[in-house]
Amino acid sequence: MSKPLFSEFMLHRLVCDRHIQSCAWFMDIDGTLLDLAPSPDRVHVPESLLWALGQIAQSPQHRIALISGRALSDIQQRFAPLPLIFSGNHGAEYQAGPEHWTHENVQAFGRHHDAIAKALAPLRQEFSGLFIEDKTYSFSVHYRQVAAAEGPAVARRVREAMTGIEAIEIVPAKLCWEIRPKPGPTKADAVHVLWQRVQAILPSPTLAVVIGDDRTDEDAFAALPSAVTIHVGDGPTTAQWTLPSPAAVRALLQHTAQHLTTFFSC
Ligand SMILES: O=P(O)(O)OC[C@H]1O[C@H](O[C@H]2O[C@H](CO)[C@@H](O)[C@H](O)[C@H]2O)[C@H](O)[C@@H](O)[C@@H]1O
Repeated sequence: MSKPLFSEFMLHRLVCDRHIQSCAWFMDIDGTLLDLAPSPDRVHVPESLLWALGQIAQSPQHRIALISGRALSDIQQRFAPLPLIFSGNHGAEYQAGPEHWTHENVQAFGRHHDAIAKALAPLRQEFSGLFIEDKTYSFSVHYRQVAAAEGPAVARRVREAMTGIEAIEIVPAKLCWEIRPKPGPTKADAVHVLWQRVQAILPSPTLAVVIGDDRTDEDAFAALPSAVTIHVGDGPTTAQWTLPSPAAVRALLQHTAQHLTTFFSC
């Protein structure tokens, strides 16, 4: 069943109904803030998005965390020096101001890293267009450029290649298989950890807004019972609301940035 469409009017209503004094934004990147592109390095980060994020992040009543499957260094390259909090590799690594840390499970994944890379390598020869993104604390096997008819064979070969490698899980994303540590971290860990941090510094009560588009974001949607959860695009989701596209998410942020002075006025 499709979920109701979210809007800036709904956001304002929630702020007023719950007497909200501050807002914590937890947002995914690919397919949520940014339009999907043929390959990870070809995404376009609109100047207007950087402007909106910068304006919102400067407000003492807002904090923005970008929680992505991308590596932290990749995220920083695209969004620093905006004063945002970043979490890369599905909650495995973090940057908040001068503080940098990793989740405790990354050591365990590190022990399997080379075995995973070696087992996946033959797939590049087997499927024309297949691309493996080694992000140190997780891998993405991209098949956006592989013939659509070969999709099921890619899935089967990824599963076969990972057979016998412990402490990992294979999670579907957008024309990509994510290989990440099991158990976790997931984006739920990132939301939990960062929610504790921002709640401690923001005026109370704080509204948590979680926005994402793929299977890995479902973990983030489940993290906080009181959060406003918004799924971007079509497909099944546990989120409460939907927005049709990354452009609609950017429009929501643009509107928020342009109305910061009245955001909490009811
Ligand atoms: O958690 P996210 O911020 O949504 O990151 C998920 C993965 O996104 C990237 O791959 C996806 O976007 C690419 C660029 O649009 C696209 O070419 C690919 O097909 C998508 O799966 C990124 O490359 C991965 O590392 C992220 O895990």
